[in-house]
Amino acid sequence: MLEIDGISKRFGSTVALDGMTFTVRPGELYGFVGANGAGKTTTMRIALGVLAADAGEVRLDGRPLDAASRRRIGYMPEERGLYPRMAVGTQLRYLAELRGRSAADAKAAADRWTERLGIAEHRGDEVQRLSLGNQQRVQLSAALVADPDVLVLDEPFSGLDPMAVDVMSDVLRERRDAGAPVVFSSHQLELVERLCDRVGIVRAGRTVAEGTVDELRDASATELVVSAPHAPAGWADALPGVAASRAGEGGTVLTLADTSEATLAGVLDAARDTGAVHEFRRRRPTLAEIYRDTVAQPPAAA
Ligand SMILES: Nc1ncnc2c1ncn2[C@@H]1O[C@H](COP(=O)(O)OP(=O)(O)OP(=O)(O)O)[C@@H](O)[C@H]1O
Repeated sequence: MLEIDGISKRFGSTVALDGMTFTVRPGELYGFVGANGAGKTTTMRIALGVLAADAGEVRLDGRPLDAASRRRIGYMPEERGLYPRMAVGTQLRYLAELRGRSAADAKAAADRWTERLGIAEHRGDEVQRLSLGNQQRVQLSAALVADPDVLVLDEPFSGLDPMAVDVMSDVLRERRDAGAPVVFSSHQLELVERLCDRVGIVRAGRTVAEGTVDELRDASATELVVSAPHAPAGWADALPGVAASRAGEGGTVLTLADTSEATLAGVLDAARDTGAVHEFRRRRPTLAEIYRDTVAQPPAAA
């Protein structure tokens, strides 16, 4: 289990992290999302000891991170970090040996991961000669080559083609299924929604919403879709608990001020009064919609 507990970090007058807190459990894929500059990379750098925190603590399996436990983490930095002129295979073997693997194990792991990630044919090529997406596959191989217990990946999907996205997704799921805590940042919210067990939305250096995608969707479901074909325009505008209404999704989409039984029953009764009701359902927002609502709110409200 990887715990980020109350991390704060300033760069001069810039507050990059302001009590960042979240936990990635064993066997969990955790999506870390937030606007540019929200503090994702800084959090990951602190988790890896590349940067020191001003306050707070990072723990792995309940113990504060130290040099030994950091070696258990596979890290994919945003700025990437490969030696451009070194051949792919040589580089991966070197990185695995740096992490204490024997030469034979390092070679076997480098061969296995380059095969798995579809870059076996590039083992002899200098990294700088590879396309950006293939360099990224090498970078993921570098994070995996020492068989880490935890994965921390900064925007691993950016710039990948659809096939590479699938391979990357499969590898992350496999590591999760093998029991590793896996956390990655991404701006691709549909991918995060599809892939992640839990999601943390960060804003101005702190977590402002967290949960499974279903939990976040349920908590944010304040819209109703009502299809009542005989209802006149504006039929729901003045109903108690209805903040706004618009035509859409084959009927009327109502934004509710509250989702109490009384409000729902009042809307259903009003719809029935107009004639047949073909559809009456809560509209669950996408992660992208939840994200926009969350990051658009003032910090206190979020
Ligand atoms: N080395 C640094 N020196 C000064 N300011 C920094 C430094 N690193 C980060 N910052 C600032 O800290 C804040 C958080 O940046 P960070 O890179 O962690 O955000 P991010 O969420 O990863 O953004 P992005 O989605 O753009 O990658 C920003 O205001 C950034 O300008």
